[in-house]
Amino acid sequence: MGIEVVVEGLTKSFGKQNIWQDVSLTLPAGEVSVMLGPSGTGKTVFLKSIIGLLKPEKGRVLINGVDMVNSPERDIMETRKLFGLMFQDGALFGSMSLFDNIAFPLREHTRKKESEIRRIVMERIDVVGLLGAEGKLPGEISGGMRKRAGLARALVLDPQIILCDEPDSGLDPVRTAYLSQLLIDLNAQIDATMLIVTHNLDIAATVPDNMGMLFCRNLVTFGPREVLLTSDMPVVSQFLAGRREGPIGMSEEKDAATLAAEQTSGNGWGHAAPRTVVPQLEPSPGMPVRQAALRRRERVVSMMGQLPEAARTAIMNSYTPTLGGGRR
Ligand SMILES: Nc1ncnc2c1ncn2[C@@H]1O[C@H](COP(=O)(O)OP(=O)(O)OP(=O)(O)O)[C@@H](O)[C@H]1O
Repeated sequence: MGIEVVVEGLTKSFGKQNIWQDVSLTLPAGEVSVMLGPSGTGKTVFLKSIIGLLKPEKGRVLINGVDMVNSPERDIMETRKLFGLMFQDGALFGSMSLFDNIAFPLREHTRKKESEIRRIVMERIDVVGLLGAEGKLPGEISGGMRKRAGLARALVLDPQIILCDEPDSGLDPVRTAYLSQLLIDLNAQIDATMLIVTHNLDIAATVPDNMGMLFCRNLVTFGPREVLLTSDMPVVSQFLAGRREGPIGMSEEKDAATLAAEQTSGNGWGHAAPRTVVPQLEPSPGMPVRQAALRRRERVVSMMGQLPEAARTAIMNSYTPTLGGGRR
């Protein structure tokens, strides 16, 4: 099973530029979480801080008792082996075949024999649906295939925590739908803790167990998906509706005068109609039962009393087959 990631009071700045402050959240073991946020709010910086590549000046990131911010570098390096990373562009080596790209972490970080490496690589290539393409160079395949190759590479070291940075960037809506299903199937198969950074509202609405949003140097919210999906906070409603009206501007924050004008004009933020929470994706037929969904159900039901009413209703509907169509 994946490992819980506990983030406590994390603050990161570059020089005088504060990126975010006092971010606290827990990624529940084995569950899928999504972090949303307008461009430039520091989502990638957050991923890099979790894995210890960037050093926040305050706070802790606890994984199996190791603090990825303050522990000795040797412990951080060791804990990093638990991670699988999928970067925005697939980050593949252009001169290597897909097979060699995917085999790279095994050749670099293990002493496995070539026959064992071949077995693992071909297994992962099969999981992401790339059988037959293993001999191709990254330049000879589509962007969607490159993403899947990046995901296969993230999986070869049997990660217990997977971080995906905008896995959908550059994909068409159909490929994005396939990718969403792949992420859920993968979670059912390997039960790893997953954190996905994305702007894609379809992925956000259908894939995660939990969702959060960064805006204006703060974590606006983090919790069960239904909390964000039913939230009436202006910044959340605006982001989910993809509207211009609201606190998010072209350069992230609007100036006070524009905000005030919007709120008093006919273009005011108003109250959006209550959103319908679409059911979360289920694993494809033939996949194992997603253990994280079972654990998550117990966890969320135990915290119902602390959740807003709209989120409670959405959760109850999703767990009542006749009402919400949920099957778990
Ligand atoms: N190594 C660095 N040194 C200085 N500033 C940095 C560094 N890395 C990121 N930043 C700054 O941190 C801010 C947040 O960047 P980040 O890439 O995390 O945003 P993001 O939310 O992932 O954006 P997008 O959705 O557009 O990918 C940006 O202003 C960026 O310029």
